[in-house]
Amino acid sequence: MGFNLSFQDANLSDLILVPTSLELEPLRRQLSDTAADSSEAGEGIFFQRIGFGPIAAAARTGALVARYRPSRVLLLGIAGSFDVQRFPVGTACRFDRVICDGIGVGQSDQFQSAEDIGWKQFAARDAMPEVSDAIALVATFDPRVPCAGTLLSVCAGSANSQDRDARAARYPSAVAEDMEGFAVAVACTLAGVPLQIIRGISNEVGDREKANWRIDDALRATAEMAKQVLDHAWMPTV
Ligand SMILES: O=C(O)c1cccc(C(=O)CC[C@H]2O[C@@H](n3cnc4c(=O)[nH]cnc43)[C@H](O)[C@@H]2O)c1
Repeated sequence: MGFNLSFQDANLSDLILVPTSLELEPLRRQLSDTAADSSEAGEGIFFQRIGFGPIAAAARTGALVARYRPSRVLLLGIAGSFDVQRFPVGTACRFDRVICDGIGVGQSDQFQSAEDIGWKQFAARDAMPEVSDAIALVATFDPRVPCAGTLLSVCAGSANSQDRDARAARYPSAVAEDMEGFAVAVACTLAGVPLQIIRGISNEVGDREKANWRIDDALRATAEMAKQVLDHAWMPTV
């Protein structure tokens, strides 16, 4: 009787997660020379959609990682920049840390995070790792793909410059804002899977004028950066 490894049981090498179809289709096209299609089993890299916002992203990432057991996960997509002089619209950023807004008590400048009020988001016990308000990402040194710094994940994107300035003041280390990064990092931390995040800068945080957004350029830059990152081993920072 032959041994038949189904796709469901396959151990994948690289799993590429992308929030929405709007982002996934161009990224898949641009990375297609290095990527296997998600309908194929075996070695290679596979794309999966994880949905819009942190709830869908956490649930879907947890399920995908449990099912496919990838060696490493790469989250790709778009994000807003807090500082368009340093991180311009149309470029891409890799991050070495992800934090989140909105898990704790209170609103705006009254907000206190889980840790501020004495809670872990997930407390370590036995072999299970801790999840606190900040999660370190794989930040393998690569002079061609420097880390931009901290990504801030939110449930609702900043709607105007007041929202942007308030968030920038509360999270001065944040260079960009997305909606899924922290959720994916929680799922990968709990599963013990290395994660990198690359986001193309599609807009300035707080700018809802779609005519100013450069999603195509942001995704092109993301694909270029993703190729570099996928080409190399992910080593712990010394
Ligand atoms: O305002 C709208 O009508 C609108 C229409 C389409 C998309 C949006 C988004 O805000 C996209 C959110 C989506 O993309 C990521 N993203 C991109 N820029 C930002 C941002 O400045 N702040 C937060 N998230 C952003 C995010 O990860 C979502 O997946 C709005």
